[in-house]
Order: sequence, then structure tokens, then C-alpha cells
Amino acid sequence: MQRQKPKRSGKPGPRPKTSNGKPGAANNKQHHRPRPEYNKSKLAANELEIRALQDQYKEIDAQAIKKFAQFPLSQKTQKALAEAKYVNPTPVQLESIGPALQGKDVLGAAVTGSGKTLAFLIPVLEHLFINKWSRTDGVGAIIISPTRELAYQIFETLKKIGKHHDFSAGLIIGGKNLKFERTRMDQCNILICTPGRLLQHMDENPLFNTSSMEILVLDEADRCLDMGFQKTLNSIIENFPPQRQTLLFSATQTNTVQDLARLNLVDPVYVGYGGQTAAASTATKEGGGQTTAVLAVPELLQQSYVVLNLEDKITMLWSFIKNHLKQKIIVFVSSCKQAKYLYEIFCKLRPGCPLLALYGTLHQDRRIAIYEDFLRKSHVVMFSTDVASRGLDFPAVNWVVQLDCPEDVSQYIHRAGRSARNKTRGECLLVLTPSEEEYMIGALKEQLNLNIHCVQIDPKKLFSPRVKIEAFLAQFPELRATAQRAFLSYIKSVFLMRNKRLFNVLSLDLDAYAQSLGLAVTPRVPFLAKFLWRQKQQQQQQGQGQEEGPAGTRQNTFGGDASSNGDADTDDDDDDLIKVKRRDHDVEGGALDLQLDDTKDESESEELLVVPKREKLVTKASLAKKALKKNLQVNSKLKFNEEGETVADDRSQMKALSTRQQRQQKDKNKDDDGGINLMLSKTLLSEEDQYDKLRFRELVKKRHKLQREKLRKKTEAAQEESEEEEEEEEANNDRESADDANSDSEGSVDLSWLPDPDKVYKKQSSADHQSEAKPAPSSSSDDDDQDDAEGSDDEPAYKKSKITNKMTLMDTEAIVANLLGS
Ligand SMILES: Nc1ncnc2c1ncn2[C@@H]1O[C@H](COP(=O)(O)OP(=O)(O)OP(=O)(O)O)[C@@H](O)[C@H]1O
Repeated sequence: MQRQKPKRSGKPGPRPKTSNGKPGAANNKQHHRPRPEYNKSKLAANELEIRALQDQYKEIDAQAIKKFAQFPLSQKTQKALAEAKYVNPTPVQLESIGPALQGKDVLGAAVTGSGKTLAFLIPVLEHLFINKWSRTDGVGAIIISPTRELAYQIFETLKKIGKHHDFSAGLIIGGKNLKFERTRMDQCNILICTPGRLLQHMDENPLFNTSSMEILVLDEADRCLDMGFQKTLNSIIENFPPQRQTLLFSATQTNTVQDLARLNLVDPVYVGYGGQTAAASTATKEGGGQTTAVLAVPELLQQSYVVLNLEDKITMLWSFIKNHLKQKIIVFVSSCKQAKYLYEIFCKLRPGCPLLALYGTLHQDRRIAIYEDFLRKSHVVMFSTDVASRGLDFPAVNWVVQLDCPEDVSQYIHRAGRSARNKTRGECLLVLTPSEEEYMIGALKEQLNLNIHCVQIDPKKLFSPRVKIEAFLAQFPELRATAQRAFLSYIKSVFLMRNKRLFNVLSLDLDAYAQSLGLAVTPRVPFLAKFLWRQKQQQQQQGQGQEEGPAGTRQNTFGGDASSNGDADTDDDDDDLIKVKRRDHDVEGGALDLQLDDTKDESESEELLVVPKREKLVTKASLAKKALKKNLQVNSKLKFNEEGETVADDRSQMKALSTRQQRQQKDKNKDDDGGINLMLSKTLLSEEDQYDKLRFRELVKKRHKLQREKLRKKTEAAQEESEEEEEEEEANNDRESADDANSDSEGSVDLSWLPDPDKVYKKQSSADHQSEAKPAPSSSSDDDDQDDAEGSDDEPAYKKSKITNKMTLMDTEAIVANLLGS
């Protein structure tokens, strides 16, 4: 029977579409010129199809159905399923699609990789189709997934099988553009989201309205409902209308009756809780309030385990990878820092195959890129945290190596389920330390009825990369720091595990483990030291309390081992014990009453909470504020001259003036709570700049003046020298000409009245020299230079005329000499 939904009034019918069946730009044209007959007939056809489908819902017989085509599904869904080559439904699809189409609540549990995604996506699409949902009707279905990658994968599958429908869908996960999502969310009919992001929109986005929502899906429901998401999910559910259909799916359904009550499940249909499947144990519906589905692992999954000391894990992993270079492998570790370190050091060691690392602290785009890279590659090793352990459908994974022990059987199943999906073969290797073996193998055998066999490693086949790792760590300090963080995060993960029978931090050989990571010195583990110290204190108190009574207890509260106390107090991380990022993905806050695991990154890292410290945080800003309040003076610089008097430095005065102005300004604004006044600083800077420029110009002027002075003095000295020489020569010449006149007086002509040619030429050559000292025009030759010197327009007029006059005399002399000679 289909659940009665409140009647939705005024809902518009299907919108006109383009020829390819999709609304688009061409639609605008159709809006201008509607074709009423076409729309009418289409509406009528839709109506007929819907009625026919609804009639068939009552008669669905899962036993008789062999193909999807036999299900009463819309033509659009059938077409897309056929195109994606989904022909025969899987058992979980067979069992759950029928009740879901009938509007019943479903609790579906099926082995990993058995097609649960389609088991809920098909009913979602059909529900909206039957109810003639259109874009303007708002959110009709919400699908919640615990991790971003899984939400992305569901979104991709929805795109594939819903491509012929007209519904709009949105992927709402952390690490994406919040503003973009905000403006579009109200236009989406199907939302696929992670809990934290959904609640954020519910709290902050006034446009987001879930009152029209009719179908809710929780994929990996046990994870969504467990303590980690408990409060977030409670807040989300409060915003949903109580009248709705709810579908819960997971490979490991361990829901309590309270969980189901929280979700308002009405007479749900249990799928996978009793039927016989491969490797299944019996289903239990316990009176203790827990509803446990059949726990199973894929039939074609080969499982084995190996027992190793913690310090031998890296050697084993290295040898394993070297022996499986052409395989697709996922290596699960318990913390992001370990995944990061293993990836970095193995990249340096170069095993000979592609390496990837997927963990929650990576940027979202990077995570999606790595996820897609791993999907595509046929042989690759990916180091991952449990962010990839649930739901991700990587094709053809040959090996899953659980390098760190899983928290419980459920986690083992999900990790192992990344291999041997959808009737393919795969292998899983569980690595256990001797202290973990008994409990874990016992639990697996008991809950899964599993016959897992132990593998003995041939020591001859092990290659230890330790020497190389140590060399790399010595060479790269950053890598060493990553190794130290990986070391600490592993110890912390073991320390914080709730199951103390399985995880015993005191059984670990820390020195040996540190050395195996390549660390020469074992890093200090402050939280462990503090824990041990407190334990010791408690024991002492108990002992003394028994002997002395309550007074003795009080006396010893702050006593104890000095060294361990120092350890705890001096280290910044010492409050790690109480300040743990929580696996509880509560966004509302609240006190922690449990030690929670900070190493699981799942995906909602933005929601991790920190329990407030007892002491007030000392930040740089608070220190700066304190200093400002004390009115501390900035250091000043004084200059002294040779006599020991202070010299006024106008530049520093200017600065002092600026600072004074700034301080005056600040004093005026008494209620200013510290920080920098940007506007004031800007004006001061521009003033200082102007001043600097002025000063620079003055300095340049001074220098030029000095240079000119020097040049002038030099020329004057040169002129004086040449005048003296001239006078001397003149006197000599006078004496010589008098002698000549005496000797040639009878047969020659007296030319003493003519000017001295030597003098004339000398002056001319000195003029030439002067012109050569001037910078030459860039394009002129040497000859041109001479021409310029003789007849340049730049030559002062008086110089030119002087030379010309002298030249005329010289010419006259030459002409006369020629005439007389002839
Ligand atoms: N009817 C079908 N026919 C063929 N292949 C299918 C069918 N249904 C699902 N598959 C394929 O099986 C694979 C596993 O499907 P899916 O991821 O839905 O499994 P799951 O049960 O959700 O796994 P997990 O428990 O790990 O989340 C996918 O590659 C999917 O395309």
C-alpha cells in the first residue's frame, strides 16, 4: 500500500522539453510559442503511464521478477537502466524495490558490492515521477551519506540512471563552495549530502526549505546513526516533515530500536535480515533493543591474516608491494598521518608501481582527483584511512590490506568489501599484532562464521627498506617530522580505542616501532606519559587513602614523580588526553564524556570539535594588546657630531612627528581596541614618501653643484696655463723675426706686419680639442665631429666670428706669400 501523502495543491505539470528531452536554451523559444496540443497529449500520456504503474505496484512479486523490465518502472528509468546495461536486478534490489515503490519504509542490509545504491535510487526517481515532481516543487528527496566520496559516487550513479527524467539534483558536501550551493539548493529536487553540510544549510540558509521533502534515504545507515553523527542527525531529522518514506541501507545494519524510533519508521520491511546468503550467520532481532542484520562478506573474497610485531609491518608491506606490482591494492591504516607518511616514504623508495594516498585532511578537490585516479588505474597502490572503507565502488581491486587492525567486525567487513565486488574475485589480508590476534580472530569467527586462515611469512622473502628509510629521514627533515607525526598518531589511535581488550597501548614496543619508521630517536608521547603518571597517582592515592584517609589523598594531588610531571607540563601537546578531536561529528558542541578517536577522519573534518582548554589561550594578538596597554615606547636613534653634540636628523624628526600624530589620533579614539589604523598609516606613509622624494632631489642638486664647481676650476686653470705659454712663445718669435729682418733685409720683402700663423693655428687646434671634449652626436662620424667643432650651430656666435677673422688674416698671408713667390 502506498502511504497517503498530503495532497499538494497547484502543482504544475511537466514542462515542455527540447527535442533531446532536456530543458535548455531552446526551451525559451518554446515558451514564446507554446504548443498546447503537444503538451496536453504528453500530459495525458504521462497521466496514463502513472496510473498504470500505480496499479501494478500492488502486484509486485519479487520471486517472479528476473529482469528490471518486469518491474513497474517509468519508461525513462527503464531506458536509462538499459543504456547503463543493468538488466538483471541483484537480490537486494529484487527484495527492496517492490516495497519501496509501494511507499513502505525499508531497512536494507546486503553484502558489500551487491548493488544497494540502485536499490534506493530507483524508488527515489519513481516516487518523484509518480508524484509529478517538477523543478518548482523544491526538495522531494534527500539522500544522506557519511562520506563525501560516497555522496559523489551516488550522485554519479543518479546522473546515469536519472538522465531521462527532468528532476534537478544537487551534491551538497563539505569542501565545496557554500555560496554557490546556497543559491541553488532550493531549486533541487534530489539532494545528496553529508550530514554536517546539510545541517549547516538548514541552520544558515533561509532559502532552504525541507517541508516538501517526501523521501529520506540513509546510505551506510548504521554509520549515519552511530554515535559519531548522532546529534547532527537528530537535529537534521527535526527539520524533516514527520510524514515521509524512509529507506535505510548498509552492509552492516546494527540499528537499535531507539534509532528506528528516531527516524519515525512505520512498520518497516526488513531486507537481508533472515534470508540465507553466502557466508552468513543467523539474523538476530535481539530483545535487548538491537536489530542486527545478517553480517556477511562477499562469496568470492579470499581472506587471510598474518601475525607480526608492530615494527615488522613496514618491511612486510614493502615486500608485499614488491611482489604484487601489477595489482590494484588498497592499504588501510588508522590515521591520516600514517597514510601521508607511508605514501611519502614509499614514493621515495620507488617500489615500481603508481602510488596514491586518500585521507580526510586532504583538500576536497584533491580527494576527488585521487578517487578518480584510483578508479581509472589498473595497477596501483593506495594508502587510505577509513574514509575509503565504506561504500566506494572501485572496480577490480585485487587486494585489500588492513595494515592496522580494524576497530570491530563491521569495519573489517566494509574495508574487505572494497574488493570482490559484484561477483568478482578479490583478496583481503588482515595484519595483526600478537596482542590483537586472539580477540579479533575470535570475533570474526563468531560473528561472521568465517574460516579465515593464518599465513606464515617466509623470512627469506622479506626485504627490509629500513636502511634506505633512515637515510631519507636523515636527508629530509620534513619527512622526519612526518614520520614523528605518524608515530604519535598511531600510538594515539591505539590509546583512544574503546575496546581495550583488543587494543592495548602498553603492549607496544615504542622504540622498535619508531626505529621501523626510520626514526633514530623515539619521539616522546606526552599523553601516554601523563596517562601513566595519573594512573600511578591514582594508585598511590588509593593506597594512601586506605592507610591515611581522605586527608592523605588531598596532600598527594600535585605530588608524584618529578620527571613525569615535568614531561606533562612542559609539552604543548600534554593536554591531548582531554583535547581530542572527536569522532562524534556533533556540530552543536557539548561536553565529552568519553575518550573519542581523533584518528578517524571519515570526511567531516570541518566538523571536528575541540574540547575547550582549561587555561585561557595566549595568542600573539593578546600579547600585542598587552604591550599596547603598557604604552611601551619604540626605540629611538640619536646621531652625534664630532664634538659629541646631538645632530638633528630632519628625517628622523619627520618620523617622530608622524608617530606623534599617530599617537595623538589614537588617544582621541579612546575606545579603539588595538590593531593598526590602516587609513592613518596610509596617509603617514604617503607623507613620508613625499618627504623622501624632496630630500632626494635636494641631494642630487647639491651633488650637481659640486661637480659644476670642480669643472669650472679645472677649465680656468687650463686657460691660465695656455695664456702663459702663448706669451712666452710670442716673445721668442719677436726675437727671431728681428734677426731674420736683419739678415734678409737686402733681397727680401719685410712681412713683419702680417699676423703670426703659428698663433692662429694654435688657437684653432685648441678650439678643436674643446669641441672633442663635448659629447658627440650619436650618429655622426669623426669627420662630422670635426665639422661640428668648426662650424657647429651650437658654437657661440662670438667664438665663430673670432675664428673667421683670424682665418681671413691667414688666407691673406698665404695669398701674399704666393704672389711674392711668383
Ligand atoms: N543490477 C545490476 N546489474 C549489474 N551491475 C550492478 C547491478 N546493480 C549494481 N551493479 C554494480 O555493482 C557495483 C556495486 O554496487 P553498489 O556500489 O551499489 O554496491 P553496494 O551494495 O552499495 O556496496 P557497499 O556496501 O560497498 O556500499 C556497482 O559497480 C554497480 O554498478
